[in-house]
Amino acid sequence: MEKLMMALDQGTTSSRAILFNHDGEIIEVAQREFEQFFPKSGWVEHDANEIWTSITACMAEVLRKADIGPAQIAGIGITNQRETTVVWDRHTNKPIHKAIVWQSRQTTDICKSLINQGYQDTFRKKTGLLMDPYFSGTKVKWILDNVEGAREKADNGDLMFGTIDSWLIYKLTGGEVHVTDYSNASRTLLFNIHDLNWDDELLSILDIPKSMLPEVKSSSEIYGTTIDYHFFGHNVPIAGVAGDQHAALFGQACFEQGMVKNTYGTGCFVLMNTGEKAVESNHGLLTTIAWGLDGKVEYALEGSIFVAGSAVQWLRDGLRMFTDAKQSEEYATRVTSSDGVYLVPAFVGLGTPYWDSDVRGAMFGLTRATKKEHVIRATLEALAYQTKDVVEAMVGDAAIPLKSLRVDGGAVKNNFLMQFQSDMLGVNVQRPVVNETTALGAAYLAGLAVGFWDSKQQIASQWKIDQTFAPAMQQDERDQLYNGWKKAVEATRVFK
Ligand SMILES: Nc1ncnc2c1ncn2[C@@H]1O[C@H](COP(=O)(O)OP(=O)(O)O)[C@@H](O)[C@H]1O
Ligand SMILES: O=P(O)(O)OC[C@H](O)CO
Repeated sequence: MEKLMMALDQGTTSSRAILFNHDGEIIEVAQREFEQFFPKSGWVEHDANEIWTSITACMAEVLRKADIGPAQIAGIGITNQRETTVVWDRHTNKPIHKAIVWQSRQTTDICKSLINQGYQDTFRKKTGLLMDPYFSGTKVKWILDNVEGAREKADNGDLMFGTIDSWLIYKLTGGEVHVTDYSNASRTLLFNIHDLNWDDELLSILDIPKSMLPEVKSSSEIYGTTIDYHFFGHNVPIAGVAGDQHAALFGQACFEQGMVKNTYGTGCFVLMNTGEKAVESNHGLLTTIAWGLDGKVEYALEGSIFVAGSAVQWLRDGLRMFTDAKQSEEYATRVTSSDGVYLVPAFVGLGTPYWDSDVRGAMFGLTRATKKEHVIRATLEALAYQTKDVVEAMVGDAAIPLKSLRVDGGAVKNNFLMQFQSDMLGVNVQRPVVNETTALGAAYLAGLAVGFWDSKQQIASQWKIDQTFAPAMQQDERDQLYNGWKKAVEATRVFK
């Protein structure tokens, strides 16, 4: 009976369970979408219970589709949308509020007040992050300040906080285990990424009791086992955890210092492995823990682009320019250039390197000759320009030149985008055979802990290229196009 690893990939819009074999190949996938709640402008929430039931449904479905029993699962790896915050009652095991999602801007005022009180630098130095509503810390504070009775319960030690990984492990183990891993902890704004502890000073500034916090563990070890009734009578080890972008870096086998991956999904997340060195950024990048493994942590520099594939969705659903995201390639290649059109998709502000949450999207260079094809092409090009902005910042901070870019995520099927990305960066863009690198990374981390795989070297040898895109653009054309983008971003930022 061939054993398999199961990865649970709990993302922003859907949950997935994926089975992998020894060669790191996908055997079967099950996926469930769940509801997005937008209670006020800029707020985004999820129902943590619905997330939990979507995951259990996927676990059952993937076994059924693969026609295998739970005894064939050697271990479970979990990877998750990061920063999204759940607070639950330790006695009832029920969330006391909806999960506040990473995209949600509902703690903008808390962040502004902390910046005004001069705390920005304290948080940045200790956590590697910026004072932005994106991260978990101010979301926890918001729940304690706004949910009736929450503060008192928290002070009495009755509440628990977790990112989605913690919540799922807690549920899968029947409330036995309250843990997270270094990568997820490093996104909370509460964790000191240098001394690897929850930070008392930061907790006190945000007024969050330490008793709420999960224990922080490595990204690859056995945290507990599933209880019988959540896994069809089997106690399967939960053996790997990492935030989704960190798991993707691992699944892309970016194990050497200077290796970079970009995931093109709803947003784009570019991560560079910086090894055992926590590189401080001067260009608006985040310093984050890549993973904890083999008794040590490794760090990464991260650039977060909030709108990428969702701009393509906007063309599809908002402007109704096509019915399927993949048609964007066909339209973009019907013209030979975007003819001077630039789209700056700052629909929810701009992330790295600008961190400008008040700016909104804009389009430039329109003429009477502008066609839908130009707009579509300009939108795809914007994904590549935003990535170039991040990569330039990264190379500057890490003082390591970019050798190549490993890519994954839904939009990398778009060959036009991949070629333009390579042209813009002037390096090879490498698309691997297995595009589900996030789930694969979680499976690898769990598989290392249960002996399913032996080493990072073995994992690296399993990484295979589907297609390499080599730069074919002259430097002066590259410069001219990119300068136009820079001007468009500058002009967009003036208009707010
Ligand atoms: N062929 C394509 N060209 C451009 N964008 C695409 C294409 N296929 C999918 N996308 C975009 O990729 C995104 C989906 O990717 P996915 O990795 O599943 O995202 P997430 O994990 O963030 O939900 C969508 O925003 C969609 O618009
Ligand atoms: O769920 P995704 O793939 O959109 O990723 C979300 C990120 O982890 C947010 O930081």
